[in-house]
Amino acid sequence: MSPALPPAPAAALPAPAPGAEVVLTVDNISKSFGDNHVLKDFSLTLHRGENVVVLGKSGSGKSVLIKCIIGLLTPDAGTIAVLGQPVATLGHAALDQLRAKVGFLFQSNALYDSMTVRENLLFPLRRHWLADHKGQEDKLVHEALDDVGLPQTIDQLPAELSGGQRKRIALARTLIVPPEIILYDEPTTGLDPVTAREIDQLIRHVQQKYHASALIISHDMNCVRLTSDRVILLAEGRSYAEGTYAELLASTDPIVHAFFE
Ligand SMILES: Nc1ncnc2c1ncn2[C@@H]1O[C@H](COP(=O)(O)OP(=O)(O)OP(=O)(O)O)[C@@H](O)[C@H]1O
Repeated sequence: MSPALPPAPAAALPAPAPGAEVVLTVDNISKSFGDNHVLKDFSLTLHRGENVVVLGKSGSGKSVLIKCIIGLLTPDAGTIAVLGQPVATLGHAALDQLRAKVGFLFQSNALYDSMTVRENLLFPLRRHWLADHKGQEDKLVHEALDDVGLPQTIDQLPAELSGGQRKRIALARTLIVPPEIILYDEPTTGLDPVTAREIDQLIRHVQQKYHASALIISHDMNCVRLTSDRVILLAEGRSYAEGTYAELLASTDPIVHAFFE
C-alpha cells in the first residue's frame, strides 16, 4: 500500500500580492492554422508560487497554448516570456537551459517503457545536472519518489504500475530537477475520481513544498476547483473570463456558466 500523501489545503491560496514576481507572461499571442484562428490576442500572467488553471472546451487551443509556451510552436503575433526570457528569440542552448527550469507533466506521462522507475528518474538528472550532482543521484531519486508517495516502485517498470501511479512517477521525474514552473497537461484525464483527487492533492503539495508556479490545463471541474488559485477561461481564442473558481462559479455569463453545469 502507498504511504499516505501529505495533507494539502482544498481551498485556493490568497491572491498574489500586488507586485508579486511574474514568472510567465503570455502577451497578446495569436496563432492560426490556415483559416483556423485558434488563439486571438490571448494573454495571461503567472506569478511565483501561484497555480493558474486554463480552462477551455475541447479544441479551444489549450494544447496550442502550451506548445507556444515551451517553444514547440511559434505564435504568429505577440510575445511569451518565461522567467523573464522571450522564448521566440532564444537559441537552442538557451532554450534548453530554460527548459531545465520548467517541468512538463505530459498527458501521456511520457515514461520510457523499457526503463525502470529509477532509470526514468535518472534520465533528466543526467541530462541537466550531471556535473553538479554526481554522487547524489540515488538520494535525489529516493526524495522524488517519497514526494509522490511511491518509494517502493523504484525497481518496477511503468507497465507494472497503475495509471495513477504512472502519473505520480511522471510527476516525480518532473520534480527531480526542481522546476520553477510546472506545466500540467490534463493531469487527471483518464483517472478514476479517487485517483484524480489524489493527483489534485499532490499538485497542491508540490506547490507548497517547492513554491513552484503551475499552469494547469484542464476541463475536469473538480481538478479546477481543488488546484487553482486563479482560473482563466480560454474561449473564442482569448482570455474570455478570469477569476477564482468561486468568482467564475458565480458568473451569469452563459459561456462561463456552461462549464459549471
Ligand atoms: N499542428 C497543427 N496543425 C493544424 N491545426 C492544428 C495544429 N495543432 C492544433 N491545431 C488545431 O488547433 C485547434 C486547437 O487544438 P488544441 O489541441 O490546442 O485544442 P485543445 O483545447 O487542447 O483540445 P483538447 O481539450 O481536446 O485536447 C484545433 O482546431 C486543432 O485542429
